[in-house]
Amino acid sequence: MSDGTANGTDSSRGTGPSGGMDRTFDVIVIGLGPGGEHVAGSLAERGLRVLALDDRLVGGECPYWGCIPSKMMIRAADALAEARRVDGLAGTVGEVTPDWSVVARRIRDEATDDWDDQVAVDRLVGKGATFVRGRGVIEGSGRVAVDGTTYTATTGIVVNTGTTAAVPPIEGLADTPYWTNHEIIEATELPASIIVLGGGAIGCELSQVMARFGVDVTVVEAADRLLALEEPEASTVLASTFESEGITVRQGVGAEKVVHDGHTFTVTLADGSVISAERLLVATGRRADLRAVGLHRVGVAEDARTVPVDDRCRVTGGVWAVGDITGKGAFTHVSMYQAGIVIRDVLGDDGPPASYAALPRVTFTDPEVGSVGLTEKQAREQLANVQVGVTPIGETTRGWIAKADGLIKLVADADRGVLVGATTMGPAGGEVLGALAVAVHAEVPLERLRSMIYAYPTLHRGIEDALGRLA
Ligand SMILES: Cc1cc2nc3c(=O)[nH]c(=O)nc-3n(C[C@H](O)[C@H](O)[C@H](O)COP(=O)(O)OP(=O)(O)OC[C@H]3O[C@@H](n4cnc5c(N)ncnc54)[C@H](O)[C@@H]3O)c2cc1C
Ligand SMILES: NC(=O)c1ccc[n+]([C@@H]2O[C@H](COP(=O)([O-])OP(=O)(O)OC[C@H]3O[C@@H](n4cnc5c(N)ncnc54)[C@H](O)[C@@H]3O)[C@@H](O)[C@H]2O)c1
Repeated sequence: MSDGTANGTDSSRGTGPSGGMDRTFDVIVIGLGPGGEHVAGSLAERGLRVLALDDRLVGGECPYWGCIPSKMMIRAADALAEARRVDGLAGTVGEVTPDWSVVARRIRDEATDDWDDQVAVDRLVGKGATFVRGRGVIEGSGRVAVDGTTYTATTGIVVNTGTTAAVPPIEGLADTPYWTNHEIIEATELPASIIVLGGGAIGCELSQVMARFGVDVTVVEAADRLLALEEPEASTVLASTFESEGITVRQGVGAEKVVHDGHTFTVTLADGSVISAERLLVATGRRADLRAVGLHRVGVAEDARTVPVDDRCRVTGGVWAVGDITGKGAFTHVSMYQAGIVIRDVLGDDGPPASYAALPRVTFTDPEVGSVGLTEKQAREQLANVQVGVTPIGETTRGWIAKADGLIKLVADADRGVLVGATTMGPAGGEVLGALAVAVHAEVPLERLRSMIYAYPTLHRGIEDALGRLA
């Protein structure tokens, strides 16, 4: 990790600017997740005086403890699963021997530079921004304090402070050495067994990785199904895949008590059952500490869980917010999308306002769950006339050949004759999603989609079949 300050003009005392340095900037960016880093670099390249602040690593959670290292783990786990599929399809490969050290090394060497952001700092400073490593706190309109020094922003402040793992108030949990996404991504060795609290995106992706590396995994999900925000059909397929891979799935039951005796975690569930494992991963959602950033001083309610923003990502005059804290979807692509809108707004450039109607998301389990727009339930809550079509991926020729599980589900607004949502679960489900993301985003008429030629034998040909099933 680079220590101290780096900036285009000065870097005295190692952690802050020198007394002679101008403390007035056009824009101050607090928090350099993917969106904040993009805003800071782009505005600096356009000639604005930008102060960029992060108390940890430039780039935020995604490159160091989120998307990128977790997808490296998933790539490795998928390779193991694919090798094991040779039996019954192509002969034998002998015993597949997982080795976590290969993954851990790749995460250190290729993904995170051993959690050192010097390359990112240099890139930002190279674009003309001033970087200070420290915790920014909004003192008032146009004023941000960092370690006792106050900086002034003449145009405005952009907040991209992100989220951390939300640890639920379960009796005993806080006193145990539980893991969050940070510890599991930094792990150089995997445990023999693990309890994963939370069967959302993080819990499901990482449970499958660990199981494929030989860890005995139990997922505990308080809601009645895994990936509770996605279509129920996808949850059903995933639960049965997990069980076939030896993952124990406990759905519809919360944890009530956690004990750690120095070696083993013991968790008592709401139904009275007790489970034990060497490790416990908390993957029960994320939280933002908005008060700590001083957002209440610019009009955000003291108890707000997310920052209300308009369609230009403005919080109030001279303050913008991007990323997880806006509550529009905790995804890197949302952070980057909003950053683009803020950059235009700050520069006074024209462009479309933010719209989340065709928000895509992909959970990188195997089978992969891609989705865009509304689920059937959301559509029925919002629209008068909803049609749904579902095609099991095994009924497509390519899915049958591959012995694949999954489905394509379409959700249409029958009154307007367009798709408003879709789910593509299967091999490369996130890639198949691309076609449907275009359809929802561009509001392609259903008749136009029905008259398209779908290549044979592809998985996306299942879209044509599901269109025929819309009812
Ligand atoms: C395990 C895991 C896997 C994920 N996989 C995916 C995926 O596959 N695809 C996807 O789209 N998303 C994924 N996500 C979500 C994704 O990581 C986030 O949505 C993304 O990082 C965007 O977050 P952000 O822009 O809000 O800021 P963050 O990435 O959270 O960064 C915020 C930064 O601000 C800093 N900061 C906070 N407060 C202050 C302050 N007061 N002063 C200065 N700095 C401060 C923080 O230290 C941090 O560096 C994953 C997340 C996790 C945890
Ligand atoms: N592939 C991706 O894009 C990807 C991958 C990982 C994370 N993410 C992002 O990160 C966010 C956070 O992920 P996450 O999985 O932590 O959150 P999540 O909100 O997706 O899932 C958390 C799950 O934990 C459950 N839960 C809450 N309290 C519980 C308790 N006490 N006991 C048992 N279960 C409990 C919830 O019902 C929920 O299903 C996601 O919403 C997503 O936006 C994205």
